[in-house]
Parts: sequence; C-alpha cells; structure tokens
Amino acid sequence: MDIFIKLSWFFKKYKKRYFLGILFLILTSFANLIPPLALGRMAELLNQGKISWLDFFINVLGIIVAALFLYMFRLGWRSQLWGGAQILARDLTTKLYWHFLKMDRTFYQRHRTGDLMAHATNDITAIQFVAGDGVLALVDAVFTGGTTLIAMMIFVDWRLTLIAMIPMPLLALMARFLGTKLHEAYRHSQEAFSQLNNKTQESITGIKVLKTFGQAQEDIAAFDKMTYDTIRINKRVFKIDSLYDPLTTLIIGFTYIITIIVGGQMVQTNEINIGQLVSFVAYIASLEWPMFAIGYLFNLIERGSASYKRVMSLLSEKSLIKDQVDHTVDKITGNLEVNIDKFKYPDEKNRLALQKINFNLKPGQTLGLVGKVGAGKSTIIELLMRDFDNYQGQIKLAGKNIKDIALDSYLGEISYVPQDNFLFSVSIADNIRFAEPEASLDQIRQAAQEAALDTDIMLFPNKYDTLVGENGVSLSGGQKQRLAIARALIKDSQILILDDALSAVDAKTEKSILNNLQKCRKDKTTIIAAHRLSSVMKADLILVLKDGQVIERGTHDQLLAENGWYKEMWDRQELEKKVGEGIE
Ligand SMILES: Nc1ncnc2c1ncn2[C@@H]1O[C@H](COP(=O)(O)OP(=O)(O)OP(=O)(O)O)[C@@H](O)[C@H]1O
Repeated sequence: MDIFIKLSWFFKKYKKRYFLGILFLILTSFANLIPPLALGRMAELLNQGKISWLDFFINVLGIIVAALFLYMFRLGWRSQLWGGAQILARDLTTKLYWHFLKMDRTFYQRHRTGDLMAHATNDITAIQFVAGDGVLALVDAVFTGGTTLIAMMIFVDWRLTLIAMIPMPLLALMARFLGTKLHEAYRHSQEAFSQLNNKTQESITGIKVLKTFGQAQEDIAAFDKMTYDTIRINKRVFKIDSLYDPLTTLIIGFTYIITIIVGGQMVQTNEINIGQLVSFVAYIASLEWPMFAIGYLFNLIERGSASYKRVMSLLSEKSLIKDQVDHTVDKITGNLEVNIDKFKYPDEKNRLALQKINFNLKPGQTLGLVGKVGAGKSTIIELLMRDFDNYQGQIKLAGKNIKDIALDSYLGEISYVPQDNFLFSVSIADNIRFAEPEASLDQIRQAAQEAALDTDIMLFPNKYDTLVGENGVSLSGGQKQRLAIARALIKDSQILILDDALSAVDAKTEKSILNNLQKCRKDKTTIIAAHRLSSVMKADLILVLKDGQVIERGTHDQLLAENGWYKEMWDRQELEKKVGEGIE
C-alpha cells in the first residue's frame, strides 16, 4: 500500500481532481444500492398481490433515476481518475525525458536503450494504473463492497449475508493468482512479439546479405521457429485469460446455491420475505466486482511499486556533468584554449585516453586532428562537447572555463557533425533546418550549397521537399554526410566540429566544401578530425595523435618538412589518389 503514500505528492497536487473522483465513486456505490432495493420491493408486492400502478411507477422511476445518476457519477469518476492517471503518466514521462537529456555518456553505457525505453513505457504504464484503476479498486473494494454488505445485512439479514459470503473471498484470491500469472504470460508474449518484430526487420533490411551468403533457408527456418514460439506463448495468455469467466461463474454460482438453500429456508420460516431474497440476489451481483477488485488491487500495487522503484532509481542517478544553469550567456566569442593534462574514460582503470593535449585557437582559425584509428581524435571532441568532465586540465572558451558556463549556452555555440550522422524521416529541408526551424528556403539552399549538396537535391523529384529515410529517398553515404554538414552550417555557430565527416565524399567535392568553409567561417573556429589528410591540409594547426598524445604538430608545410608520420601518410595517400585516378 505504500505506493499510494509514495504517490501522495501527486495526489496532493491534484487533490481537487482526486477528491471529486472519489466522491463520484462513493455516490456511485450509493446509487448502486437503489435498483436491487426497488426490485425487491416490487417482487414482494407482486408476491402479496398488492401491487398498485403507483407502487409500480415509483419503483420503476427509482430504477430509472438511479440509472441516470449512475451514468453521471460513472462519467464523473472515470474522467477524474483516469484523466488524473494520464496526467501522472505525462508528468513522469516528461521528467524521465528531461533526465535522459541531462545525463552523461556513462549513463548510456550503463543502461541499454531498450531498457530505458521499457522504463519510459511499461513502467510508467504500471504506475499510471495505480493512480487510475488502483484508486478505483481501493475505493470500490472498501466502500462499494462495504456499503453493499451493510445494505444486505440491514435490508435483508445479517446471518444470510455472512453465510452466503463464504465463497466470495475466493474471487479475490482468483483475481490475485490469475492476475499475476496473466501478467507474466502477457510480458512473455510482448517480448516474443518484439523479438519477432526485430527479426522481421533485420531479415528485411539484410535480405541481400542473407541471399548472397546463401542463408535464406536457414533464416526461414529460424523465422518459422520464432513464429511457432510466439504462438505457443500467446496460447498461454489466452488459456489463463479464459479461466477468469468460468471460475467467476463457479464461485458466484456457489454463493447463489447457498443463498437459495439458506435464503429459501428463511423465506419459508418467514424470517425474510421473497422481496428481500430478490434484493439479496441482486446485491450478490453488485459484490462481484468489489471482491474481484481486492485481488486486482494487490496486483496493481505489486507491479506499480516495482515500476516506481525502477523509475525513481533512474531519476536519482546524477549526471557527472555539472550544469551551471545559472550562468547562461547569450553569445560567447573568443579563443578556444585547450590544456588537457590527463583523461581516462570512467570505466577504464589505468589506461589514459589522452595526455598533454594543448592548443589555442583564435576565432577564424581551423584545427586539424589526424592519427591512426583509436588515436584519440574523437575523445578530444567528446571533451570539447562536455560528454565527460573528469579530465585534469582546463578547456576555456573566451577565457571562461567551459565547466563554468551553462551547458545549453555552451553547446549552443557548437555545431557538431558526428561520424555516423543521424537523419530524421522528414523532408530534406526540415532535416537541414533542424536547429533553425524558422530558416527560409533561401537560407536552407545556401547551407546546402556550402555543403556542396544543392545540385544533388535539385535532381530529386520533389527537390527540397523530398522525404528522407524509410518513406523517402535513400541518400548515398556522401549525400548523408553533406546533409549533416548543411544542417551544422545553417546554425552558424562559434565552433564547428566535423568528426570524420568528409570520409564518404570524393576528393573534388571535399575540396569544394573546404573552400566554402574557409569563406563562410572566416571569423569562426573550425575543428576537423579526419583520416584523409587533404581534409586538414589548409588548417592553421594540425595535431598528429598517437595513443592519446600529440606526436607531431604544425601546419601542413611544417609537418611535411618534419618527415614523420604525417609526411609518410601524405605520400601514401597521394600515391593512392594517383593510382585511383589512373584506374578511373
Ligand atoms: N567510451 C569509451 N570507454 C572506454 N574507452 C573508449 C571509449 N571510447 C573510446 N575509447 C577508447 O579510446 C581510444 C581513442 O578512441 P577515439 O574514438 O578517440 O579514437 P579516434 O582517433 O577518434 O579513432 P577513429 O579514427 O576510429 O574514430 C580508443 O582506444 C578507444 O578504444
């Protein structure tokens, strides 16, 4: 029951809504007492042969008025309680979403995306149920159950009530037992279904690979097995579900049998009249749900508590990145000074990912980061993006330690094009204007021209309105990269970071993009991490990295003169280019 206490902050916040909801539920319980009473009265009058038209109308009117009130009260509690539950789900989902946005990279290494999605959906649904059906079941079990029992004792007979009620707790036990089993089975069925979905998606996406590797038959067999398993698991859901109705009928049936035997005898001995027996039978039907609600309530509480614990434990995780929200600034322009003495990834014990990385970039300057795979290029970018704060040293923008600037203000100064760019399933124009929703088509086109993509887009059937992704065109790797660059350029930030973002474009296009960058980012800072040295040859400073350390530094000409790794790599890449051109 302590889940209700844990949720008390919410019930207090929406106390008017919950007060009205519970009031409507209580009124529903009272209104529910009227029809059986009226029925009993009529039956008794009929039995005595004394019924008049007036009696008839009064009782029928009573039933109709009760039905009208029941209609209003039920509408009332449903909209108040279920509406409240929806608000709770919305509040918790929003909280979780903002929390996810604030969390650092290690959080996403600790939790798998699928699990986080499950917390944001299944767990929140379970908590939502407590705030809706849970309150309903609690009030109905206690209040409706209580008033009906009291009415049976007062209007009929307390001894008959006690005896007839003997099988009723079985309803609560059944609801509890089958509810748990059904929930388990349903969870398995959901898992099986999502696995089947994943498998279908994987097979369709990888159909060419499957066929070329001659794995089509094996895949069909695996798919068949998965479908069979899903059906088997679903059958279990239906089996458990189909036990509910027969068992309820059986338990209620016992109650009726006891009522007929004991109640019938009481009628014969004139302890109660026939009308009271009719009312009693009608009240038994009204008790079915409150008894059931007791078991249902325990299941809701159990699931809700576990889910609440999981969601709260996620929400209580603190980001390693301390956000100085009160230090927001509008524009930050100035030098980017990086002095990283040491950095190791939080889950690494000894291995240093970076050591002694120092550089100073004035607005308008470009930095090139090169080096073998795993040399540390992306790691420097991660620190610049404040993915991690646990390094020794300082990174300053315009003389201010970036840890002392509000994260939103700081990241607002950066445009970032990652290695594996992400495109949304919307039009090309909307993908480009992502960071600047108000951007005009002219601005969008200009950004696309700077990214050397405009000519490609104008060849698409719907030009800038062409949809990207599953429902639209499939862009080539190079087009995707250029689209991501255009999206970054439209933001015109103080710092532009390209992390191996030119790898899929040809040499000619790369040259044209770099020339455009030089023009459009005259007074801004640009950082380019790349494997192809031609991407950084015009940079004001190039750092050659190896095992997280700078092994060579300087301009393109200085590095060529140094005759080290850079020169060796440059010669090799130039040779490859010439061979490539020769083949073409
Ligand atoms: N989250 C992480 N946790 C632990 N180690 C990591 C993490 N990310 C990267 N590393 C390690 O840090 C080192 C530097 O990786 P980084 O991604 O910076 O290299 P890179 O120069 O960008 O390589 P590439 O050219 O392949 O992108 C690698 O040894 C890598 O395995």
